[in-house]
Amino acid sequence: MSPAIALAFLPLVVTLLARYRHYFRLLIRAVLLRGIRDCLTGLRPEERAFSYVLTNALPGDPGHILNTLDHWSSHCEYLAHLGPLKGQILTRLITQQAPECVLELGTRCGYATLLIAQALPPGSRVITIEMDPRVATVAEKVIRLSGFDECKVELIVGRSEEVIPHLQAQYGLCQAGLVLLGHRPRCYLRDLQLLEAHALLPAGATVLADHVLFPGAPRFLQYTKTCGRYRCRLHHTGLQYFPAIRDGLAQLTYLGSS
Ligand SMILES: C[S@@+](CC[C@H](N)C(=O)[O-])C[C@H]1O[C@@H](n2cnc3c(N)ncnc32)[C@H](O)[C@@H]1O
Repeated sequence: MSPAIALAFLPLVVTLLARYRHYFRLLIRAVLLRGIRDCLTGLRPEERAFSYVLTNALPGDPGHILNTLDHWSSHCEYLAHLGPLKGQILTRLITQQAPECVLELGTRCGYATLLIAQALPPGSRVITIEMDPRVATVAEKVIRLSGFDECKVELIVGRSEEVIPHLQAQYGLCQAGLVLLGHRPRCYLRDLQLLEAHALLPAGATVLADHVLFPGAPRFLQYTKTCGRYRCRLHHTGLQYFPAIRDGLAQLTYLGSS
């Protein structure tokens, strides 16, 4: 390519870089640097985050552990925990509704699990499902380090689609008053329909779904808006730790099966 042609493309490249700079930063932090650190340390990002928590957070203080995870994700290595802004919405809903049981799909380090357990009244519990055994080991340690026992927080290792059909018989979950979908946006619709099919949602239950705009869950949003079984609200929050990237939390109220 001649220098003249390359020069002609320069404004376009500069415009693209300026316009999508937040996405490029995310790509570098969440993919490139993470891959390099994984190779150099032989550890998972969640395991590195846990080492940081162990050295810097106060055991038995979930608030301090959450702040430490926030600090890690915004200043050290990007990890897509729910984050403070979406976390406030979750905490407010739990405090208002005081559900007896909350179901979370996708635990990672247990960030949202801690928020839920912290806000729940005594006697209520959280069941959280994580498919990756190494990640689940980290989550279990974070949850227990925060002071929550197995009665308050039960962590199930398995794939949501395999665990959901056994929640009633095997784990004693009758129904979940609040469900947090945080695992994989392209699995939200399948798992919501599984929850419906196994009668795990009482009328009035709240379903919160993270990342519905980025990376996005269009089929899930379309279904919940058109099936007539949900009242829908979208909280525009920005992506956790990257507020300039458009993202949101969907809040659904289940109206019942008819
Ligand atoms: C974005 S992270 C969850 C973050 C968590 N909700 C929080 O805010 O702290 C997604 C997690 O879901 C897990 N995951 C993905 N698909 C899953 C599935 N089908 N069943 C259970 N866990 C799944 C991944 O291993 C990962 O740890």
